[in-house]
Formats: sequence, structure tokens, C-alpha cells
Amino acid sequence: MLDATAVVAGYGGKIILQQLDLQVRAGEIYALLGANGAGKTTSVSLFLGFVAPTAGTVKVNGFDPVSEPGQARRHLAYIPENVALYEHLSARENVGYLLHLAGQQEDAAAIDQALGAAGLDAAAFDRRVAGFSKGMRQKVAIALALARKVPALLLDEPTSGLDPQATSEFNRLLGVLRAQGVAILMVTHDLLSAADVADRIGFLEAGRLREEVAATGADRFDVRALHRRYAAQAAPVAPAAPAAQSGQAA
Ligand SMILES: Nc1ncnc2c1ncn2[C@@H]1O[C@H](COP(=O)(O)OP(=O)(O)OP(=O)(O)O)[C@@H](O)[C@H]1O
Repeated sequence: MLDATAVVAGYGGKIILQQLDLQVRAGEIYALLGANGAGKTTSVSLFLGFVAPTAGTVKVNGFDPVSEPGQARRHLAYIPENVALYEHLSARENVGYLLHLAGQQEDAAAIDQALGAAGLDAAAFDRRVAGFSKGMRQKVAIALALARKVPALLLDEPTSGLDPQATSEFNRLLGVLRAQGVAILMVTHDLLSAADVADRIGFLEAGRLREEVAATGADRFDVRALHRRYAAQAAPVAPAAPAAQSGQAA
């Protein structure tokens, strides 16, 4: 569904992504991790058509985001870290208007159903979104993705700044979308959250996928081992102090 093959891309002659191979299948959640500046957002930007590859191919459900932007966008929803909504409109009005902008009409019942499925409290449907928390805004964005019935979803650091309960609620929603066959690519620094929800985790290092691990089957990853490697990649540290003896007071 989301397919980047042998992609080289960057900004103004500066190469950021080098031979990137990244595929996300229908009904799969793929978490992309990596240090600051590794190229995670640039990878997402490829699928949005914001960054054009200088080599390789990028496809969204078979469509090239640069040469076929309308077709590619129709199959895609994007939820950035801070969801931009029309502040003076209610949650219902936002979904209705954004659907209209996407060239789609839905009746009020379908919009309510999407907002409910996204976990927004019904009492908030008619409230202006100006007072909404980050978690509530994301629910509106998820409702829009549900109402648009897109087959692919891009998320950039969706759980940063969310409390653990909101994070787990958000991850549950991603599970709902996965069950509907949506291909989900999620950029995150939150390894625990990624381990909780993702089917595969990829580690990007200086524009290359250094490692991919699976969440299920024989390749099931060990979160602690991953955390040690990820922390070392993000910020190399001095050798660890000897482990404390369990059961002994310091
Ligand atoms: N519009 C741009 N113009 C020029 N350089 C850019 C642009 N956007 C990003 N870069 C550079 O590309 C590199 C990769 O940036 P990118 O935002 O993809 O990294 P990231 O892995 O998402 O980082 P972070 O975790 O900090 O969000 C960085 O060196 C960044 O400075």
C-alpha cells in the first residue's frame, strides 16, 4: 500500500535518504524510529509528495505522489504532531467541512458514527475545537480518516505529549484502523508505544533503514534489547555502570 523502493532524496542537493526501502502493507502498523535528523519526517514527506526522490520509486496504492498527486492523496490521510483544525468550528463541522474539501459528502449520521468510533465523547461533538486537548484533536483527525475510508494513514509523532491513558486510547484506535485493513506508517520516538501497537518497527539511521524487527512470530522483538540499542543509537553513552545487586540496599 505504501511503497518506497531504493529511494534517494533530500533537500537542495543535500542527500538525506539513501537507498530507502520501506513498505507498509494493508492492515499493518509500521513504526519508524530513529534519532533526530535521521530522516523520519522526510520519509513521510515522500508519500505526501512534498519531497521528490532523485532516484527510486514511491507509490501510494500504486500512485506516484509527485506525478499523480490527486490520486495518491485520495488514498491517504496524514495526522501531524499538532492537528490543525478550524478553531471556530465544532468537531462535527470540522469533519463535515474537511470531507467536503476532500471532495466527499457524508451525512450527519455517518459523521457522528466516525466521531464516536474515534472515541470522542458525544458531548464534545458540537463544541468548538478551540478548547480541545491534543488527544481530542487527534480523535477528530482519526474520525476524518475513518469517514474518508482511506486505505493508508501517515502519522508523525502522534503520541508525543499525550499522557499514558490518552496514548493507550490512541493506540487502541490505530488497532481499529488496522482491523479495517488500513496501512499505517507512524513516526515516533516512543519505543514503548511502538512495541505496544506496531507489527513492525524500523530503525532509521542517517537516511538508511538500519534494522527492521517484527512484533509477532519467531522474529518477535525483545523490547528491552531494542531499547538498549535504540538509546545507544540516539545518544551514544559511556559504558554502563555495573548492575546493582537485586535485593540489597545501597
Ligand atoms: N525543508 C528542509 N530543507 C532543508 N533541510 C531539511 C528540511 N527538512 C529537513 N531537513 C534536514 O533533513 C534532515 C532530516 O530531517 P527530518 O526532519 O526528516 O528528520 P527526523 O528524523 O524526522 O528528525 P526529528 O526526530 O528531529 O523530527 C535534517 O538534517 C534536517 O535538518
